[in-house]
Amino acid sequence: MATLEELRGQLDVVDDQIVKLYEERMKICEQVGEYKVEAGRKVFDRVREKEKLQNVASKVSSDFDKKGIQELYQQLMSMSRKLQYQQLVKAGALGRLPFIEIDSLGVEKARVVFQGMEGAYGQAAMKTYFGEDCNSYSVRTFRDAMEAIEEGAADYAVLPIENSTAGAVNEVYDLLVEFENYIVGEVIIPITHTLAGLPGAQLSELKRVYSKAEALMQTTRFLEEHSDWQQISVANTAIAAKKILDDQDRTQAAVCSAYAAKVYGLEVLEDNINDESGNCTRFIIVTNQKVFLKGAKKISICFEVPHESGSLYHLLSHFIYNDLNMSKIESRPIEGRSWEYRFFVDFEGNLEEPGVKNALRGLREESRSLKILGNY
Ligand SMILES: C=C(O[C@@H]1C=C(C(=O)O)C=C[C@H]1O)C(=O)O
Repeated sequence: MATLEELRGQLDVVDDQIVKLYEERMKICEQVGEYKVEAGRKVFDRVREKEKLQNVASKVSSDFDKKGIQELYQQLMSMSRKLQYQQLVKAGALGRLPFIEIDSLGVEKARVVFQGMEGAYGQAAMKTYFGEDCNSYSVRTFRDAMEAIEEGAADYAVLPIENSTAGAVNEVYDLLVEFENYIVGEVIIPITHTLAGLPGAQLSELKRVYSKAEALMQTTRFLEEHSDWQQISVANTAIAAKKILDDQDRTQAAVCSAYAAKVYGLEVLEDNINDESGNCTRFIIVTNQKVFLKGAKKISICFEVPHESGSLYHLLSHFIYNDLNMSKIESRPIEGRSWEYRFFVDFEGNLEEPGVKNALRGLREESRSLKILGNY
């Protein structure tokens, strides 16, 4: 029997041949890339790759090897595509209308819309980003805010996208796909909920609490101590506070900010009732222009993946290969297509960087409906 050393010697000989052949294959792929740049052809040819996988599998005998050679070829062809995307990007073949780099958002003259009403957390986020005295107005729903931007009634909308305790604001994710609006900024603000009631109201007399569904979720622990209270969800925390004022019913209270309580003349019956201290919400700034600020360092995109095993894995390989750091991934069901999903990915980078361009080129070809939601 051969010694381990001898066997390793044999492997080295075979590997030298594989490495040489790999280089040879990639050189041919480079020529294919040149042809595609010239001819304006897409890099990814799904049919050709499928045939190739069947063909190589038919040339080995055991099932184990069939699976192995297919995995190997998937990787080889994936590297081949990545090389070709680089060639296309170098040749400036980016496709689609580009985003335009700008120096500033011109926030001084901007008209800004937020969802909710006076006292809403969205208003606090807006003031943090655009300043205390910005020219603003409010609308009832997230959709109304998106429409205002699309129509040009407002220059920017401020919308919540994610809370550190309750997670994603699903509706806003879906609206980002539906509307041709883009993210140009973000702001994170602390969310400290209080329980607010009519002046002089006692905890012991309460029967109902009103708030936004997310706020009720973020204060579950406190509310569970009062399980006899009926929880009613309304569009936002400021609406809840206003309702308490309007109804003049001492058995009702709202989960809202201390700011909203003050705006509507309520008394804080219990301060800071969050389950988690450090609860905060990330708001995005949205506009209808395809622009990004100079020096922007985060990109949000979304795409659909074909319903095949390994498809998400292969799409994410574009981030790894181009050294891009993914900071978030989220999925949402696709309307009308049960059990199929759209993925939302945030990653660090600027649209001007070559690695970002390469990755986007690959994702555009290999996923369905890639949309760049913004660079900010
Ligand atoms: C090399 C090509 O480009 C891509 C890579 C392939 C490969 O490496 O074999 C096959 C099909 C294409 O998706 C080609 O079109 O032939």
